[in-house]
Amino acid sequence: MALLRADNLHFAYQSQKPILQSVSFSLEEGQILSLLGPNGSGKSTLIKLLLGLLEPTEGGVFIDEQPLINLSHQNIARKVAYVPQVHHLSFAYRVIDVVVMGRMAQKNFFSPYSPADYAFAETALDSLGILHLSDKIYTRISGGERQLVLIARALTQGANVFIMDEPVSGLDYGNQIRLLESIHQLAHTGYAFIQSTHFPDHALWVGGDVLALHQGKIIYQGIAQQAINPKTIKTLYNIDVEMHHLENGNQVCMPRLAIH
Ligand SMILES: Nc1ncnc2c1ncn2[C@@H]1O[C@H](COP(=O)(O)OP(=O)(O)OP(=O)(O)O)[C@@H](O)[C@H]1O
Repeated sequence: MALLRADNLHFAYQSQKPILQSVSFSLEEGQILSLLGPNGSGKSTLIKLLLGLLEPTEGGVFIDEQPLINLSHQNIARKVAYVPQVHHLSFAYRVIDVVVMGRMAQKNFFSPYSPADYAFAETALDSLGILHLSDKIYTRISGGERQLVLIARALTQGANVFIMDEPVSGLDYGNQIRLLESIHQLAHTGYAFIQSTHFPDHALWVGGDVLALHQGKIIYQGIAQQAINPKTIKTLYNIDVEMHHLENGNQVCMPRLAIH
């Protein structure tokens, strides 16, 4: 059974031109789906539809085969977690206090966090190898560490589908790679991911599938190793690339630079 399914989604803001047309896909346990597409192709809009923040003009989103429109925000949060880009909280919370906020999805609004909630938060931090940050102040840790803390908060939420809008943006090269590795490892334990990205190589590195959007329509859908090819990249970004096959079986996408 699909954890998350989009069925023939169409969307337009107010009465404007269509932004998304006939978008369908399903996301299974352990699957990573990378959304690729140029600026304005509809990636963020699709993410908002998947989170129930916008309603499709046609078609529907299903979580565990239940229509999303029939679910409360809390019930959606128990299944699907949105991991925002690294942001700055105004208050100097400890990392553990940021992570335990994920338990809100499982509680009545006014009940305080219990020792069991804190245990959930510690387990999530531990699974990402950042338990040592527990007592640090969130605003004083690095961007890469903050992004991992936000993933830990999503784990604490109890969701098994994570949706991330350009998760590596703002991270340095090392933290980008470490974050992609964390996504890859969590997918191996059964979590499913949707990430939008501006980097075709990132879709290749995490593996899984690609959904390529161009002017609101899917132009290619399939496994990353096949989806990312010179033709798709040319259609999406009007850039010529060549694919290089590495000895370990991986591929990299190299632009044909006009400078030498
Ligand atoms: N609130 C809004 N009202 C009207 N039009 C909008 C609104 N938000 C986005 N759009 C338009 O919808 C289209 C798709 O935008 P969207 O943000 O989904 O694209 P995107 O692929 O996420 O872009 P980017 O890569 O630049 O973040 C764009 O033409 C954009 O101008």
